[in-house]
Amino acid sequence: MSSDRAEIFEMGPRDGLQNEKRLIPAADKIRLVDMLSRAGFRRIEVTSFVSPKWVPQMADAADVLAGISRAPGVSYAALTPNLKGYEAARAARASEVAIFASASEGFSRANLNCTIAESLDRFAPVAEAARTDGIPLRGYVSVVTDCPFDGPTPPAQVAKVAAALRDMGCYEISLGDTIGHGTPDTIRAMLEAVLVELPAERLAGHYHDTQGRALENIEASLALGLRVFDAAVGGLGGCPYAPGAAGNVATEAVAARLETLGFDTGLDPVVLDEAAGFARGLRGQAQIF
Ligand SMILES: CC(C)(COP(=O)([O-])OP(=O)([O-])OC[C@H]1O[C@@H](n2cnc3c(N)ncnc32)[C@H](O)[C@@H]1OP(=O)([O-])[O-])[C@@H](O)C(=O)NCCC(=O)NCCSC(=O)C[C@@](C)(O)CC(=O)[O-]
Repeated sequence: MSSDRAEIFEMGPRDGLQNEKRLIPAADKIRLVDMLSRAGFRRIEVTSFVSPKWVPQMADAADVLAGISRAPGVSYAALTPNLKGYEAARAARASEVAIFASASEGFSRANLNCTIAESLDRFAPVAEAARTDGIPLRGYVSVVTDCPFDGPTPPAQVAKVAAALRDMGCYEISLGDTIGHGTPDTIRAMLEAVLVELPAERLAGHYHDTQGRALENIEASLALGLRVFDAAVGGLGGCPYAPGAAGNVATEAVAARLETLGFDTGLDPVVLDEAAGFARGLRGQAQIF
């Protein structure tokens, strides 16, 4: 049994809540982030600075970042699709920012209203500004195995976009199975292509659980050396621009599986449970209204 360390990058407040129909009060989001800080996460994606017309739920991004209690050593992340978003994130003191590209043209158009090449052009000044400001930059590649618009994604295309994000200075690339259609075989084929461009230490798995295979996909990724996985407490979420996408894999399920496999996540299971209950309650309310 291994006693390696594995990290969960908590996505609940952003990826988890962005898709909720009811506008969740900023105070509840702040309470959730504060619980997550107490649970022992080193990195929490708090919000996104995107167009409020596209994702109304994240319109309170600055209020949420202003309201949280920042624990020492915890990085509070925000998504930034363009320079406007980056400048707002910097003003709100996001600890790190993330740019997010797609491996397919169909999803790029749906999520960012532009081609992959145009999105990379928009990210370049964000990357440059982050470098100048000393703000760590993370990158996402979405639809790494399957796209709801274009069908199966060629692994080489994922590797190409991941390499472009690496070249812009992303310290880590998170590989998103946005609609949760990946299988251990398709995840492995995708990772083998990306690993030609980047070492496993610079990759993270971001798997949605639509078909209940996220934990198997994490195990396949562990076997190829990945040690960082994105997950959302309470299994919250889905992407508003990926029809049929269910939530991120639930953090508490990933933590339990990692512990069973002998990996230390550094998380407090009692506080994590409390946060998962609170998160599920937010979703429950969202379904009522
Ligand atoms: C990229 C745009 C803005 C292009 O959207 P657009 O409509 O093409 O852009 P625009 O430049 O024409 O701007 C439209 C309006 O939005 C404003 N605007 C423009 N930018 C910003 C900004 N940063 N912050 C606030 N406002 C902004 C801009 O000022 C303008 O306002 P108006 O003049 O009409 O009043 C839009 O497509 C967008 O916001 N997309 C984000 C969609 C999104 O957040 N999706 C979910 C996150 S990605 C995800 O979940 C996947 C991931 C990361 O988890 C991994 C995985 O699972 O695969």
